[in-house]
Amino acid sequence: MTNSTESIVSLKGVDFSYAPGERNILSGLNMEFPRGKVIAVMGGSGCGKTTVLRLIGGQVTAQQGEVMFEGQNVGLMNTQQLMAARRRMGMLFQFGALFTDMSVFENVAFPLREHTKVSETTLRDLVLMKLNAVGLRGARDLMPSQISGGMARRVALARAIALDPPLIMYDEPFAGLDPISLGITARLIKNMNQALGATSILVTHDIPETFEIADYVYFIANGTIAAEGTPHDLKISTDPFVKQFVSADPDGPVPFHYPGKTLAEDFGAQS
Ligand SMILES: Nc1ncnc2c1ncn2[C@@H]1O[C@H](COP(=O)(O)OP(=O)(O)OP(=O)(O)O)[C@@H](O)[C@H]1O
Repeated sequence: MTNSTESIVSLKGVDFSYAPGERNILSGLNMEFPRGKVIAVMGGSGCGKTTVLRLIGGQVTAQQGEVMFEGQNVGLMNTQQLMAARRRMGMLFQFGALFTDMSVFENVAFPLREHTKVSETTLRDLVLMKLNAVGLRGARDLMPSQISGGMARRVALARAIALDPPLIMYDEPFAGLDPISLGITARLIKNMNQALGATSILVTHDIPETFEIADYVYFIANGTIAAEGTPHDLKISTDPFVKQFVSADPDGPVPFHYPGKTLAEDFGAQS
């Protein structure tokens, strides 16, 4: 995807490894996240999808290249700038845990109490508006132990958008959800993005739901972009890598077997 001036986030020539001298998790990675879009980051387990979110959030820093957020280099921000930038990023991490000792209402109120000085009346209105957006205004007084996993995910979403962030990052938002909750969550992510005029980055393995709501998809393999395009482009792609991913096929360029001895060596006839 091009047009970096329209992007809220862009990665340019990013090299990253978790420890000096270790293999690069990401090498020469270029990605654009245009404003207003839902962009999915997909790829095999351990390919570095979550690491991309950590680079954007400034939890880790690239050894080479630039990670830009709203025109500023995240890797060069001081602590104060980073804190300010993070307030503009809603993050919903894997199994986005709620505070178990707080009601649904207080969970959503938490970031507002932490980062703003709004009056209790305004706070109440803001929280109820966010809960209304995820269909859970009526559940405000329940405790996390009293709601289902799908509802908890929606509360976590309401909390992630409490400060109206222009960027929302989701790490495996569908993990562990039943098919109905999964469909509801997917539609909610799309609708939220539109209602807030935000940009959403989605790290996920769920092809059907993601292709339903994403405007653009990146596939990462071997530390770089192996394929990219709109869901439509990718569905009709003849690239063996894309076809293997889209059809969840165990046979293809991404091997099912971890490299090791051949079958014959392990089970072969012994003399
Ligand atoms: N804190 C860390 N220190 C060292 N290595 C790490 C660390 N976090 C992740 N890794 C390694 O970096 C690689 C990329 O991890 P990452 O979590 O970004 O992958 P992923 O694509 O999100 O995986 P999954 O889909 O399984 O969640 C993996 O090989 C992982 O083992």
